[in-house]
Amino acid sequence: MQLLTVLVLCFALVGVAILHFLKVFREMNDPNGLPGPTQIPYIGRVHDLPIDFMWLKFKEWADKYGSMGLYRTEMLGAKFIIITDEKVAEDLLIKRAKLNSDRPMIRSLFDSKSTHGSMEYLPLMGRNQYWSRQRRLTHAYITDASNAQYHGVMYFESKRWLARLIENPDNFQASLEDMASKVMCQLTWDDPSLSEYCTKSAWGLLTQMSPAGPITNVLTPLWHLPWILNPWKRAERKRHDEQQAWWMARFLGVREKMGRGEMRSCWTRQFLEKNSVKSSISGDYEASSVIGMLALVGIFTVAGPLSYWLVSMIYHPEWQAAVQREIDEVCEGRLPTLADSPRLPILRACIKETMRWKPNVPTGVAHETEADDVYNGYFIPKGTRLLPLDWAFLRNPNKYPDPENFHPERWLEPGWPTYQEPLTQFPTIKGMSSFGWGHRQCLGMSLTQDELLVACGSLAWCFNLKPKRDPANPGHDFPVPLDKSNSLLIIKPDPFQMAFEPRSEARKQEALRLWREAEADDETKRAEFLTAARSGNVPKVEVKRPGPGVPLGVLTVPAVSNAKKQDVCIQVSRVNSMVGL
Ligand code: HEM
Repeated sequence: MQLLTVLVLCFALVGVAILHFLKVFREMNDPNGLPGPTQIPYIGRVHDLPIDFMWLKFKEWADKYGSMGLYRTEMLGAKFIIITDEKVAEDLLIKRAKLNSDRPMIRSLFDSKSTHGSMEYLPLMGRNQYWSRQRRLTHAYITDASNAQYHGVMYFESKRWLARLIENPDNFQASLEDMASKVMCQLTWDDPSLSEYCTKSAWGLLTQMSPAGPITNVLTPLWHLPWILNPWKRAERKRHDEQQAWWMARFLGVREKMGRGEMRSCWTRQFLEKNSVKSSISGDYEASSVIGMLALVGIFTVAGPLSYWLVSMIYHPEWQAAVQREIDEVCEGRLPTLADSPRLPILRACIKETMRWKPNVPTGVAHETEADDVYNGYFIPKGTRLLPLDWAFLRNPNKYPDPENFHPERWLEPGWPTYQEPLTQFPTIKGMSSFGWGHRQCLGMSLTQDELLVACGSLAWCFNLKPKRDPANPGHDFPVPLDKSNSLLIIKPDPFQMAFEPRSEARKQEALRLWREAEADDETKRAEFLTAARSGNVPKVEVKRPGPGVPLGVLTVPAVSNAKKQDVCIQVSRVNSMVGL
């Protein structure tokens, strides 16, 4: 071929490529479409959307392009609509919930949506049969009606936490998460000693599912590298299998204990007693997953606001004093309980304002559209991710004047747009935008509200929360940063130092005494239960066997619906060997 021909061909190819690029550019930046930052063909805005503190960049764009309460952007072909106004979130995620309640796939998890029947992660599932039956079951376990059962667990764990803070205050971040984890392990398996592993496991999943986690969540094509060259997939296989095996070992352990009549009340027992027959849960694998996921989801979600409570109180000693005064007046020296809640509006206002000021799921959780739609004249294609940007909702100056600052009075004084009466009931965190929207709204609102009231109230009763003196720098305190956190889907402040000063020696001794008493009482009750069970004095519970003649410790796993079995689900034989069967 002559040089001239080659040159002409090259020019033609480059010309075609440029024309194609311009065509895609025009389509992506259609002046009649939704506003948003200028999109670059194929990559969208992946080049300038930081993985860290992503919500701040989304908010920056919201201030520029979000005058209608939403704007569009793209990342490596994935279409996003960022919702920045609560009214638009209501329209799209509540009024049009039927269209907009699916979830986007998370690349670095196997079958995160349970499209292929893995049935593992309720909050991440697509809007499918597994999600709907698991949501129904989970809802039944944590509705108000069953709350009465778990209040005792919260009081118990708060007392343990106060004692741990007195004895080892510097370890407060770990003991705070451990408290939240112990509450969930106790409720789920009647065993708070499982908390350490459960927290580790929750952290593993949280990291794996977050854009700031493995790089394969952002550079998704890397996930498809062959197994041998793919460290991300191999690591996830290990994490996933261990987590599932652990959940199943817990589940089977409860069933075996029930068979011996030695299992006290907990959600797993409740399931095996009642729901394994009545609900449409397919078998042990699904049951252990839905119950295990429930335990896991209540750890970092609650630990986040609790950590930020410490920050709020350190920065606002005047509000800390107001909370303490309120508790002292209402409770007359004893620890606050949930029955005191109607008379503790200042405590509730400070908790709610902490969650507004420092939301712990600042980006919100994405929904995905299931069909093409038109909203206010704008076309929204099927498969678009709708991100309800909580950071923007909670910084709306019309609803929250002076949004960057901590103002609990916005919930307590007439004249503020958010003020609501009666103060015996309001403020309440239930229904906050932070808990999401429509059919996917969080199922843990009551549990969170109760746990925060008990834990924050107990802290105020026992301690003055203060900055800590820096011995290396006399006259100075260790800094408590306001804006340093991780960037996972559920965030928490970076490690910092602070002081937990008991309000008096008498209060300190009282807190230690209360814990000793509670611990001894718990040990006695557990021992009495076992003695009664072993002597045949506890009525035996009818335990449904996994199949006729199948021992209670054997696992049943339904057939996985799709050929992608290997990628989707853990193999039964491997599970059985992992749980030692
Ligand atoms: C401050 C604490 C919490 C916050 C901020 C929070 C936030 C959220 C958000 C944003 C969603 C997604 C909503 C949506 O897609 O529109 C969600 C879902 C969910 N939350 Fe929470 N949550 C908290 C505590 C809890 C607790 C303590 C539990 C249970 C023990 C829980 C259980 C769930 C479940 C099961 C879902 C999945 C619902 C579904 O996909 O249908 N959450 N939560």
